[in-house]
Amino acid sequence: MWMTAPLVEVTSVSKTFTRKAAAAGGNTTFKALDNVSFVMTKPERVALIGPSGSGKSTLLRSISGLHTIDKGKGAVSVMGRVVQKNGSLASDVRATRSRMGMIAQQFNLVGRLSLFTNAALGFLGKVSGLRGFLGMWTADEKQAVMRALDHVGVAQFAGQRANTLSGGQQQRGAIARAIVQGAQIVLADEPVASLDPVTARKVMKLLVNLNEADGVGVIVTLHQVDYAKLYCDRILALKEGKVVYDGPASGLDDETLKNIYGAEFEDAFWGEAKA
Ligand SMILES: Nc1ncnc2c1ncn2[C@@H]1O[C@H](COP(=O)(O)OP(=O)(O)OP(=O)(O)O)[C@@H](O)[C@H]1O
Repeated sequence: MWMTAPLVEVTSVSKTFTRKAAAAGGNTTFKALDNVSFVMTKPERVALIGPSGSGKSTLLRSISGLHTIDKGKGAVSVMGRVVQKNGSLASDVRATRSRMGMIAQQFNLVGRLSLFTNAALGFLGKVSGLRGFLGMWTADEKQAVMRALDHVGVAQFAGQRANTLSGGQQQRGAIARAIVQGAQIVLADEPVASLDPVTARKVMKLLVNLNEADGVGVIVTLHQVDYAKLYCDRILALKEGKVVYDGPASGLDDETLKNIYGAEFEDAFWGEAKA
């Protein structure tokens, strides 16, 4: 079951939000995802692109079960385990989530804890809560954490409080935590949006390495189409909550991009994403 099931299966997912009106009453509903389907059968690097507000983060959060999708036929499964269906989270969603590494744009790490402890938090799904809470890691666990920090190039900062690290060092720490966790899927929500281009490229390369060397499936939302094309092999484009492109990065031509981004087309490129 674990070996043959798709890594990620999103079937007919819709997500409606209620928008509160400024004045009393008159709330409106808004469909952020509209019948989205998408399957990742083998570990790939999938870039989620699309204009601001097109539903990228909502899709990522629906995959991890942080958003509950609309009732109906919609369903999300990860590695053969149901995350949610018909508007309800599965009762064992925490266990499934422990196989997913999450990387956000900011606030990835617990600021007052050391980088080492933050990376070691990747063990939390596997060790008793109390042992993790008290930081009672075994020698093997400590070694694994240091290996992961070394792998992403931040071992020298292990003892430093996370909130004193640079943005790039924090993102590397989040990747190390996913490695410690043994994540089979990494969901990264705009992981390079607040980084300078040089650091952004390094972080993207670490995600590529995680996929190529460790067979981890990566789904990453990106504002920069250049990065999506350069570092990902598949692109899923959303527009107004609908999938408007799902295919190889090489197949995404300017005409399709103009249709996706409209007036935002020129802004979707940084022009700085070099290998
Ligand atoms: N909790 C919420 N309540 C109400 N509306 C929401 C909520 N979360 C998201 N939305 C709306 O859903 C739409 C999709 O938002 P989402 O954050 O998924 O877009 P995005 O493509 O990730 O955008 P960006 O590129 O700007 O981050 C937006 O119109 C947003 O305002």
